[in-house]
Amino acid sequence: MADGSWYDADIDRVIISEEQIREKTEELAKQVAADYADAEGGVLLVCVLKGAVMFMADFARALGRLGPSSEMEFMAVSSYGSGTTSSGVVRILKDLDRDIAGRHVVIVEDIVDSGLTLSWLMKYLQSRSPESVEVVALFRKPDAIKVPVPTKYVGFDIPSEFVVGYGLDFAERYREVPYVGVLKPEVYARS
Ligand SMILES: O=P(O)(O)OC[C@H]1O[C@H](OP(=O)(O)OP(=O)(O)O)[C@H](O)[C@@H]1O
Ligand code: HPA
Ligand SMILES: [Mg+2]
Repeated sequence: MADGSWYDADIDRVIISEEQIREKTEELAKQVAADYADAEGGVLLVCVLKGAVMFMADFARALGRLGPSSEMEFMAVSSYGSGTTSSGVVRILKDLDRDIAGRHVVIVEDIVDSGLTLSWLMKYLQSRSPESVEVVALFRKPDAIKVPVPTKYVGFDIPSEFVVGYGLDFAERYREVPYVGVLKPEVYARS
């Protein structure tokens, strides 16, 4: 998928294309719209920064066209640092700005890998007395799960390889790549 961009030379292969992401986002929005059609107060989307930034922007617009109404909250958590494996310690870098008590919360996440981030986050949000909490995750690595997480809405199951693009980074780079792909081994060797 070379398009003359700076990252062409670093990408080994594409795993999920832009078109596949677009179609899947619409599908997920349809499912959530149907399930929450009668939700009182609409849904409160909680975006897990930074990785979910692209998915949140596209998913929220797709959901908005189908209804119900939504509001957005942003949390920033990090457990990967600059490496390719989870440290196992989830750090809150930015907390919720307001009360979620009584709300229908949908966590918007880019990827479920070990499951550590989401299992921690679900407990954290559930302790704040929402009406309900579910998760929509665009990607999941079924073979990498260490902690089972009830992820109601999942886009793609992908192999247990480190991937970048569509919000996913390696050492903060490659988030702007519009598809999801695998880096060439030499990229890791030089960092
Ligand atoms: O299931 P897990 O093994 O916990 O991995 C998933 C989490 O890891 C990544 O975040 P990261 O800690 O890299 O922060 P970032 O979103 O700012 O890149 C990703 O965006 C998910 O939030
Ligand atoms: O495969 C991945 N890529 C980037 N960030 C991640 N965070 C968890 N898994 C991944
Ligand atoms: Mg990351």
